[in-house]
Amino acid sequence: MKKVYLIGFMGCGKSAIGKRLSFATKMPYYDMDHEIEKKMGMTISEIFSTYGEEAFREMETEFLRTFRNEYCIIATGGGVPMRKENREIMRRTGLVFFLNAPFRDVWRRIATLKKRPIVQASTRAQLEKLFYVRKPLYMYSAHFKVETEKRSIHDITDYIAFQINRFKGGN
Ligand SMILES: Nc1ncnc2c1ncn2[C@@H]1O[C@H](COP(=O)(O)OP(=O)(O)O)[C@@H](O)[C@H]1O
Ligand SMILES: O=C(O)C1=C[C@@H](OP(=O)(O)O)[C@@H](O)[C@H](O)C1
Ligand SMILES: [Mg+2]
Repeated sequence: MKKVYLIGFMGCGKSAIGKRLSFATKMPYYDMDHEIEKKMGMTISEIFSTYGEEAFREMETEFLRTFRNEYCIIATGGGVPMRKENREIMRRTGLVFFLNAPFRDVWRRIATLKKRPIVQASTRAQLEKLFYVRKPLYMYSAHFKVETEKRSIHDITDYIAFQINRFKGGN
């Protein structure tokens, strides 16, 4: 086990939990969106509007293919598990945790923020549909499904840290 990947729909808490998990486990933390923004010198929204979604998806796969080989925590973007190659890379190179949250929770968290181009371009109904299209692929990609409903970020972080330490100990 080298890497820990957090996957799940926009707003399920990947970035917030990844950051805290890094303190709890003393593993370095990377946010894929942030790494891609840094490399491109543009925000995710600018990348979408300049190059289109498909080019952004290619950048995500390129990140997974080439990112350095070290023990670390990676908060993925919500669309990453949609590609077979991405799923294979994550499962081969790390432990994959799916943060499961009900649609109403993620909607409440993402509806008003402007930084997610897919949210900006979609209605609530369209996002809900996307949520249910993606869910089986999150399930399929994950080694662990983590229930987040009615749980604090602190609680969820503790649970994942516990699972990581179990694996570290055993490998
Ligand atoms: N379990 C939770 N309880 C309360 N707030 C949460 C929880 N998970 C995430 N949040 C909040 O929801 C917002 C979106 O979380 P974020 O980590 O950016 O999601 P993601 O990276 O999965 O899109 C953040 O403000 C975060 O603090
Ligand atoms: O679900 C998606 O397709 C996306 C999720 C975003 O990341 P978060 O899941 O961290 O919001 C970001 O990668 C981009 O806006 C596209
Ligand atoms: Mg995020």
